[in-house]
Amino acid sequence: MVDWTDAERSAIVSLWGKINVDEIGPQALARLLIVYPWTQRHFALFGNLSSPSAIMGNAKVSTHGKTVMGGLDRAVKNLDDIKNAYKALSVMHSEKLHVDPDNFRLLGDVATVCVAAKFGPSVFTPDVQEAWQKFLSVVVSALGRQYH
Ligand code: HEM
Repeated sequence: MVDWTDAERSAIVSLWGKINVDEIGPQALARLLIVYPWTQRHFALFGNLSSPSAIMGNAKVSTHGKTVMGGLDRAVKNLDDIKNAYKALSVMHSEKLHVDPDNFRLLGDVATVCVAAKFGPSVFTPDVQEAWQKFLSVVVSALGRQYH
């Protein structure tokens, strides 16, 4: 069970309310595939991933980026039980997709870069970053729980 302060809860909910999943999701997944190219192995069916511009222009990357980022909504809505909220997704990523759980952290990190670049220092203050990264580390841990 994770303890959240009221300030952390409101920082997460407020930042999430500003994030456009359809904008940040595609950016974050494209950045993951560019910066950490070994993650491309899971997306062999997505077509052309041969260069940064191909990745950024790939409609399947974009659509899946929205799906993955949209998946964070479930955690924001279940801050007190993120572990259970992600049980099925954790099983799926482990047993069916075989995604190395360290990649969850990498996706969280690139999403943070995208959010920081989008909102800048007036919105993405150190306090907000602290709450956001705590949130992501709980998400990453919950997604990794069904691995054994
Ligand atoms: C914050 C981390 C992540 C979240 C919240 C997340 C969420 C999701 C969601 C909601 C789906 C769709 C589930 C469904 O169709 O029922 C999905 C599918 C998938 N995810 Fe993740 N994911 C994360 C990280 C990753 C990472 C790091 C990778 C690989 C490097 C990955 C690879 C995949 C693949 C290959 C699929 C299936 C794609 C398809 O066949 O359509 N995910 N993920």
